[in-house]
Amino acid sequence: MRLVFLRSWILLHISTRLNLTILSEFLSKLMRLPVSFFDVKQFGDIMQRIGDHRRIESFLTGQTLSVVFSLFNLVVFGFVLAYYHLSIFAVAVGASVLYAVWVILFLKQRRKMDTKRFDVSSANQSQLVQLIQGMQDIKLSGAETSKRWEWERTQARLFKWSIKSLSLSQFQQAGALLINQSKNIFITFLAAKAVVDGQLTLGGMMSVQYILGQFNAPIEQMIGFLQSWQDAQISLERLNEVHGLADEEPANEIRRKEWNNQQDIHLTKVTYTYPGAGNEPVLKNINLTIPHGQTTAIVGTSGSGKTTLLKLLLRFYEPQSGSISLKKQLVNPLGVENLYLLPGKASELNLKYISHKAWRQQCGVVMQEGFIFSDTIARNIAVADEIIDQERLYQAAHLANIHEFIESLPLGYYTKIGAEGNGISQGQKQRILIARSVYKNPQLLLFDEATNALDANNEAVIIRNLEEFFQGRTVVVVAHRLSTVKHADQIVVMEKGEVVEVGTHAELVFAKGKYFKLVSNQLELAV
Ligand SMILES: Nc1ncnc2c1ncn2[C@@H]1O[C@H](COP(=O)(O)OP(=O)(O)OP(=O)(O)O)[C@@H](O)[C@H]1O
Repeated sequence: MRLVFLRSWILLHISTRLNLTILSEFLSKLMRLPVSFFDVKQFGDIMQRIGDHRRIESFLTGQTLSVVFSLFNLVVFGFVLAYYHLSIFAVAVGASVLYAVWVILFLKQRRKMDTKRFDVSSANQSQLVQLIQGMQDIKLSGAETSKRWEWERTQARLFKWSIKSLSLSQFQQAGALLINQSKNIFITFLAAKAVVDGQLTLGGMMSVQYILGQFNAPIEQMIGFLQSWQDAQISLERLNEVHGLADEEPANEIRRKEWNNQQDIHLTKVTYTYPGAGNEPVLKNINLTIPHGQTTAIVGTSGSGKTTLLKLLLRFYEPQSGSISLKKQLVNPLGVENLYLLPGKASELNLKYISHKAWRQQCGVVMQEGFIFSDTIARNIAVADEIIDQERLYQAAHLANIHEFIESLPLGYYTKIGAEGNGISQGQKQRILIARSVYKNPQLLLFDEATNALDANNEAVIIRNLEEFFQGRTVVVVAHRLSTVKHADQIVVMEKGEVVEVGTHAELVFAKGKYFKLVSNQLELAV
């Protein structure tokens, strides 16, 4: 009894450690993968892979130890059986080999079934998450019934898979039973014949029957081990599929962690197409200079590639052709435009030689789909800091014009928001995201429609506050509102993945081109 207690403790320790190691490795790998991985992999797929690791754990903790005992038992009983009667021993061994071969024959089919189960289960998991996350829109569209049916159809597929899997295992079991029972009958016959022939005593025959019973148990266990080994192997392969993917920053490539960040960003002939057959390039041959210490606004119709351009600057994706690099502009007393240290290559640093992590540390970002963690407001602003710098926190909140709102809450900065806390409005969310980007104190700021949910008053205050903060930093804003765009040092107009105009507000209005049209139609002309 005491031994069983001890065994449970040891197993708990081993399995917890194993889980931690496998999962922590997996999570660490996920965090090293490029963002594009998460564009294609569904939530359910990743969750299913994580859940699957339990099979590795159960194999290692449950099976390996007992199979050693089984093997020991098998050898001992084998010897005893051989001692009693050699041909009975030979039949027992022969039948056991046949049994094992029979089971091995099914392994390929089992693997196929498991792959199917994985696909259906991960689709099921993704669907369930979507159902819960999209509940508001399901209700708004009156799609409750159709979504439930969709879910039920997946359940039907799961059921179909379960039936197939059960049939397969029962067919295998029936075969195994046939082999086993035939063996038992044949051995009983052999033993009885040996007794009649005087080769074995009646007591000997009883012993043989008993030993045979004992002989079967370890064989069953070994077969169980084989199947569990296959499950673990499949799960390991699934985890390894992810482990085998290339890291965003391969360990064997040394990337720069420091660089001169007083440089302009140059995009030269940048082309980008989202992966997938038949996709059109989203960015086509972009040539653009984003001057250091100045504000560049990007405008353009919906779907023209503005967000993609920001994502390329953030190195979420790498351009398929062309380059993004840092170049230093010379102090230019003669006023010659675009005078760069030439021959350019010497002073040019392609972003691909800079560490992704180090680069992003220098970027303060507000994306359209910015995420609010289920945590306190303070932790949502200072996401990466274990110890929060209070002064910077207040400063960031002031700049984003959200300090007063936070202070009005009973727990102030320590109020929980996100999924498990208080709901916040879109405008408050955007202001928290702005505060987050400011708290980082970055060199490069990238705002994608960062103020579109704010009222004019709030927006005006924030833009005024930010103007000072922007001094000496490189800023890129994607915006639709004229109020945000007008004062930018440079306005870039995009259309269908191409840069069609670049200039200041006055220049572009004067040119009466695409920008002027956009301003007249979309940007609430207020000139
Ligand atoms: N992950 C993705 N996979 C495939 N195509 C994508 C992906 N993200 C965006 N696209 C496509 O790329 C094009 C440009 O999208 P992008 O988000 O860059 O446009 P945008 O100018 O920022 O638009 P908006 O102003 O509406 O935000 C769109 O046609 C879109 O369908």
